[in-house]
Amino acid sequence: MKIVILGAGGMGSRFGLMLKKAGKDVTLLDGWDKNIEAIREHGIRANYNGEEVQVDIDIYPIDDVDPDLKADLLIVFTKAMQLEDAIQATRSIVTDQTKVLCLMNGIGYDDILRKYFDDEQIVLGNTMWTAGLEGPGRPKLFGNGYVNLLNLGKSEEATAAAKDIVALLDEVGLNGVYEKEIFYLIYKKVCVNATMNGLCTILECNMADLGDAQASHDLINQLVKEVVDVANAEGVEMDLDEMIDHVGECFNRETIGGHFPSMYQDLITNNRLTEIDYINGAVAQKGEKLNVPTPYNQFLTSLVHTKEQLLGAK
Ligand SMILES: NC(=O)C1=CN([C@@H]2O[C@H](COP(=O)(O)OP(=O)(O)OC[C@H]3O[C@@H](n4cnc5c(N)ncnc54)[C@H](OP(=O)(O)O)[C@@H]3O)[C@@H](O)[C@H]2O)C=CC1
Ligand SMILES: CC(C)(CO)C(=O)C(=O)O
Repeated sequence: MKIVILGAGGMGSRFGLMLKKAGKDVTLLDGWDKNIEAIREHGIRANYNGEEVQVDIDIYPIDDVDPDLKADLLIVFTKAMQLEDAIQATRSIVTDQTKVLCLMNGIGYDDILRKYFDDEQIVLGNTMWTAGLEGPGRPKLFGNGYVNLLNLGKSEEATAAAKDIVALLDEVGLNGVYEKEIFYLIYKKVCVNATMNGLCTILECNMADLGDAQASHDLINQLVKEVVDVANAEGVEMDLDEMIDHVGECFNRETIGGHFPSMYQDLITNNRLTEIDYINGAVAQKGEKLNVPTPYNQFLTSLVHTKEQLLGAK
């Protein structure tokens, strides 16, 4: 199976490294020149749970892909705002048989992907794996995680293909889980990102430290309640206590608590714009349409945009 990963940042590098280390046929596509140069020169060099791990892996610039490259499985791991341009620039690698797996944070990828692919090709999900970049070609990967996913297509073939992806992820240690309710799954991860990402970015802390600060729990609970209210108003049944417990998994220092969420890495580490409009901003927008109040999500969206402007993020 030819696996192509679109976006070789922290997460693309994690998935690329774990798949390649297990002997899979993987090619990366990326838009960051220094990252491409570094990976071409010495492969991915990762700090992998404290050990130096190196894998050689093919990588092409998104705007100069090998014309013979065709993907059986395309995993998209760009930032939300780069996704459409990246898909358009790499159309040549997609055939009718290509399955597209999207595990990116936020809401609305079903609508974006449906512009370019049939439902039968699309597999949506989310992941509790984490990643960071210490420099071009140098991901820092620690802790454990899993991938939840489900095919959008209704056919038996689409289901079988999604289950094959679960088996592939299991085989390489990425822990795949086949889920039953796609929008439940998406909102479940939004509960994590709508709390951890924006709050750790504004407060400049990791997830375990945020959890240790007792005063943060009321804020977290209010943000989660709004996500759950919006989901329920959309007909997606969510239980508030279950979601608060799920978000609490992030505080565990033994697993992922030491992680600085990807939004922190974007704005605080790299002075780049964030995905806030696809997370809290998207919850607030849906709330407005459904007549569900979302003041905490609106406030956090405005705070993060204000911080982006104060820092001159690009
Ligand atoms: N990091 C995490 O722990 C997790 C992230 N996610 C989600 O996965 C998706 C991908 O995130 P992630 O891997 O963190 O993204 P990264 O920021 O690490 O990489 C995404 C892209 O940004 C560009 N880029 C990254 N760093 C730099 C830099 N310093 N300078 C210039 N360009 C850079 C590269 O492409 P280009 O040059 O084309 O911009 C890269 O492909 C997002 O939707 C995120 O929310 C989900 C779960 C966990
Ligand atoms: C919060 C976390 C780590 C959950 O996996 C995440 O999705 C991110 O860093 O963006």
